[in-house]
Amino acid sequence: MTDVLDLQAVTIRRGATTILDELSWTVREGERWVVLGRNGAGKTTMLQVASGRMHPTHGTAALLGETLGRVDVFELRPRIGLSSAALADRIPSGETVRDVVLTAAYGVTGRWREGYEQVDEQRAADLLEAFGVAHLADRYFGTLSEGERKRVQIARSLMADPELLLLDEPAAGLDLGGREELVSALAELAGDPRSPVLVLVTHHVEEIPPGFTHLLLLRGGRAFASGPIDEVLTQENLSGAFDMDLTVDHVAGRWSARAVRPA
Ligand SMILES: Nc1ncnc2c1ncn2[C@@H]1O[C@H](COP(=O)(O)OP(=O)(O)OP(=O)(O)O)[C@@H](O)[C@H]1O
Repeated sequence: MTDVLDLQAVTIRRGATTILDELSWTVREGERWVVLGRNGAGKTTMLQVASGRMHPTHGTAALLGETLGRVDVFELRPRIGLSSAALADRIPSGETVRDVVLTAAYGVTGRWREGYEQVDEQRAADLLEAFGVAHLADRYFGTLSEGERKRVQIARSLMADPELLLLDEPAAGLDLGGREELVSALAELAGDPRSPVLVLVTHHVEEIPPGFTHLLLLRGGRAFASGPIDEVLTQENLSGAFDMDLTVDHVAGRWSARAVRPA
C-alpha cells in the first residue's frame, strides 16, 4: 500500500535559517497522528510541505503517492484538507456558514456564481450537523464565536472528501467547554473508519483526542521521536522535546503533562 505521506530528509531553509532539518516521517493509511513541539519547532512549516504548499529545499516529499516537484500541486491539493488560522482569516466574514462549507467543494472562499449540486448541498448540511453547528447555517461566519468557527472550519476542510486531513491547532483560543466539545468531535472523527488519515498539530497534550494512534515530536526542525503514541508520549521524550522536566499522565483515554517541581 502507498504511504499517505512520506517525507525523506526534508530540509527547508530560508536565508541562513534552517526551519526543517532533514526531517523524515511516514504516515500510513488508517493512522491518526498528533504533532507536538515547542514554539518554532517547525510544525506549521511541516504542514505547509504536507499540504503541497511548500517544496523542500532538499530531500523528497511524497503526498498521496505523488512526489512534490513531479506533480501538479493544483490537482493534488483538493485531495488534502487543511484547517488553519491562516486559511480561516481568508474566509469572508460576510459569508454564510452554509456557503463557507459549500464553497470548499470547489476549493474557493467566497460564493460567486458556481452552481452547486444537490449532493453538495446535502453533504455540507450533513457536515454541519456532524460538527454540531447545523443551527448556524444561515449566520454570517464573522458573527460566530471562536469555538463555532473552528468547528465550521473543520466541516469545511472535510467537504471535498479529502484523503488526508491536516489540522493546525484547532483548539487554539477555545475555552474549556469549547475545547472539550472539539476534542470529542475529533475523537469521533478519529474512530470512524471512513474518515481520512488525520494529522493534528497541537501545543497541549490535554488536547489529544482519544483514538489518535501516533505521535511525532518535533524539536529544532527534526523528528525528536515518532511512532505509536503509547510508546512515544513518555516523560523522557516529552521532557527532551520541550527541554524541561515534565511528568506525563494518561487517565481515561486523555493525556496531561506538567512540570516536575524540584523537591
Ligand atoms: N520565511 C522565514 N524566514 C525565516 N525564518 C522563518 C520563516 N518562516 C518561519 N521561520 C522560522 O522557522 C521556525 C519554525 O516556524 P513554524 O511556524 O514552522 O514553527 P511552529 O512549530 O509552527 O511554531 P509555533 O508553535 O510557534 O506556531 C520559527 O523559528 C520561525 O520564526
